[in-house]
Formats: sequence, C-alpha cells, structure tokens
Amino acid sequence: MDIEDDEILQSDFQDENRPSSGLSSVSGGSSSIGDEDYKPENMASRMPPPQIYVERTLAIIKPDAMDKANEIEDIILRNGFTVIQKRKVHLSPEQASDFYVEHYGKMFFPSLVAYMSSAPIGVFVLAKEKAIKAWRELIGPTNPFKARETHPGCLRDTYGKDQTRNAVHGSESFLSAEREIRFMFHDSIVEPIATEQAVKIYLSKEVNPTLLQGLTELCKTKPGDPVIWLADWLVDHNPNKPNIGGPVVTETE
Ligand SMILES: Nc1ncnc2c1ncn2[C@@H]1O[C@H](COP(=O)(O)OP(=O)(O)OP(=O)(O)O)[C@@H](O)[C@H]1O
Repeated sequence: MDIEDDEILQSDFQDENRPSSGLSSVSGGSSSIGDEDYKPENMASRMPPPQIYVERTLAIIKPDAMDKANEIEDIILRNGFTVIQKRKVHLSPEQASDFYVEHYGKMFFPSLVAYMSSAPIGVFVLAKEKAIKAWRELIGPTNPFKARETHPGCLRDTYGKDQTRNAVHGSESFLSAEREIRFMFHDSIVEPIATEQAVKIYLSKEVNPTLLQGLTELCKTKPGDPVIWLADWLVDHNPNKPNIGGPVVTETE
C-alpha cells in the first residue's frame, strides 16, 4: 500500500466513551447501606452494568471527496465519533479489488476499482456506541440521487456525485468492520474487535469478581486514599499473579 501521509492517532477516548466505574451506587456512605449490601453478589445487583462503548467501524473518504476531508472529519467528530486511527493511502488497483472483493463479477466492479485506486483516500477507524449503524446512517444510501430524496442532509447527499463517486464508505457489519480495519491498519490492530456482548462477558468473567471483592473491602476499610488502596489490594489479590513457590535459593560464593 502506498502510504502518502501515514498519520496514526491513538486518540484519547472522550468522556462518554470511557468505561463508567459504576461506583456511584456504593459511594457516599449512605446510611441505608448495611453489611449485607457489601456482599459482592448484592453489590452486583445494585450496580448498573458497565457501559463500555467499543464498537468500531471503518470509514473511508473516497477520492472525489478528499477536497472536503477536513469538513467531513468535523462532521464525524460533531456526531460523537472518536477517531481511533486515521491515515491517507493510495490503493493500487490490486488492493482496491481485494478490498471490494465481494463485488467481484458485478458490472460496476471494474469502474469501482479504477475509481478507488485513482487517487488517495482517507481511512478512519471510528468508535462510538453502535458505531457501525450510526456511521451507515450518517452516510446514507449508496446512490447520492436517492439519498437526496430519502435522506436529505446525509453525507452522500451533501458530497456524493454519482453512484460510484459517492464520497464515503462505511463497514456493513462487525465482520466486515474487523476485516476492513485489519486490511487498512494491519500493523496496529491485532486483536479481534470486541462486541458489546463480548465485553460484558469478559468483564463479568475476568474482572468483576475480583473488583467487587476489592470494593467490598474498600468500603469496609474506608482508607484515606481509596484509589491507591484499591490499586494495592488488586495487585495483592490478582488471581493471575504468578505463583512463585518453592524454597528460597540463597546464592553462596
Ligand atoms: N450500481 C452501481 N453502479 C456503480 N457503482 C456502484 C453501484 N453499486 C455500488 N457501487 C459502488 O460500489 C460501492 C460498494 O457498493 P455497496 O453495494 O457495498 O454499497 P455501500 O455498502 O453503500 O457502499 P460502501 O461499501 O462503499 O460503503 C458503492 O459505495 C459504490 O461506490
């Protein structure tokens, strides 16, 4: 891939994308909370489920809209997306056909490949709650003429020129997002894209049990610096802590 202006931004997540600690229900020392409430199983039912918005999608600004790239990026940000990574690339015809391989054999395939490899494009990994659907809604229908009628104001209405030169692209599903992000950012994305459900399962299995125990102890102890105390407690009680057993070996000369 001929990378003209390789710019990868590991953006900080905006506050709305940060994991909610879900601690508000146990902070403040409410007098109505008794010892029973500190039991992990009871705390779990009192706490709202963790809200972590990790869905990602691949967005492309196609060649015909690159002169409006800054404007489109502004719209992306104003619509609450976080730009995780971005780069400007110039695809070869082979790379463009690989990217759009699902359309191989269709009438428009040759012109699509020629168009997508004709000039640089802007590729973005966007994150937001339900990012795939939200971005598809923002870009609108494939055909800009139809978009003008049915979704006025969408990106393809505003920037699209015709059915091929329709300004922007968005992944269709989790699977296509994962494939397309790997395709464009193969160096930096290695882990599978976590779905909201997968994140919930991961947290409830790997993190919540230990964290809830730690929070229970924290509420009982009420230390002066609860964050440092909890951090130390988690290190001491990490279930994945290496278990170095056996006798201590003292080196002798
Ligand atoms: N009938 C057509 N004639 C010309 N070009 C087309 C036609 N249908 C699709 N294309 C081009 O192929 C691209 C991929 O088509 P697809 O059906 O996947 O549309 P899409 O999912 O709305 O678009 P994209 O995948 O780019 O987000 C379109 O964005 C457009 O550039």
